[in-house]
Amino acid sequence: GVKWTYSGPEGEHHWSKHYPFCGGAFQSPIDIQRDFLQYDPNLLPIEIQNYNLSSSEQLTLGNNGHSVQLSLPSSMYISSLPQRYSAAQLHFHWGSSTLPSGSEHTINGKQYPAEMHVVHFNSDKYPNISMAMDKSDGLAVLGVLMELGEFNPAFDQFLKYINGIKYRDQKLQVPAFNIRELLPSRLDEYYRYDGSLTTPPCYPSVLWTVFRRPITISPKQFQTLASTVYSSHAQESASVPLAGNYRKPQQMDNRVVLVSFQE
Ligand SMILES: NS(=O)(=O)c1c(F)c(F)c(S(=O)(=O)CCO)c(N[C@H]2CCCc3ccccc32)c1F
Ligand SMILES: [Zn+2]
Repeated sequence: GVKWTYSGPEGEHHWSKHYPFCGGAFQSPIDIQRDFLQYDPNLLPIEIQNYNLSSSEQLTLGNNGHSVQLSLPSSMYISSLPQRYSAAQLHFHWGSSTLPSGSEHTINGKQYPAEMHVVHFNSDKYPNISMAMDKSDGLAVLGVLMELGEFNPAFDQFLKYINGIKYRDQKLQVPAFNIRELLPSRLDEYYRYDGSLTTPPCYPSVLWTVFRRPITISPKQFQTLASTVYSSHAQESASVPLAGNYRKPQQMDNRVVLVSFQE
């Protein structure tokens, strides 16, 4: 597809020139504001299956120039939605080492240092994510806000290999681990709304679940994530740091944010 970035002449305000959905409705991320929340007692706790991967399995850790991503087996899935949503990959959005503020979703205007997305596709209806990603019931993404605090051992299970994917299109195999440990303790408290991919092509195909509770990573872990990877290829003379890879909050367009908990 056409090149896009998070700043400059190919930045988010220009995406809609080549990716029309980016200028459309039902876009993500959003600012989750307490005044627009609607409690929904029918929102079931998120139930996931087979997230506890065996270390004998391997996952592909990659730098795709827009994010650091970890491939996930489709044996992992969300079982609490009307149809099965199987895992495809997880990736991150973060700020920079000088400005540790880079989450995509914000809560009452508060932006967190980083955010993790676990991307799933509707495997009951579609054979793979490519066929699912432009369908209104195609994707379900779990969003986890990330705060600076305690060291996160699960996060380190792949962070310790990040020097091997410093440059765009570099990838390597890492031992799998329990992906459940990357999620917050409470999977019953979350925000829910209909939105989109937060990168081009911005298809409005995502059922968003943003957990109420952030996870923590240590300042050093954040620094490693924010200062190790580049969006440029290894052989390019000008190295472009990969940082600030977050889209700004989008218009609500009469959407309601459902919430599974009461204050
Ligand atoms: N924030 S977000 O909307 O969740 C989100 C990203 F921000 C993001 F950068 C990616 S990407 O890393 O693939 C780079 C550009 O698409 C994705 N990819 C998804 C959707 C697109 C197709 C595809 C194919 C296989 C696996 C994952 C995906 C993404 F869904
Ligand atoms: Zn994302």
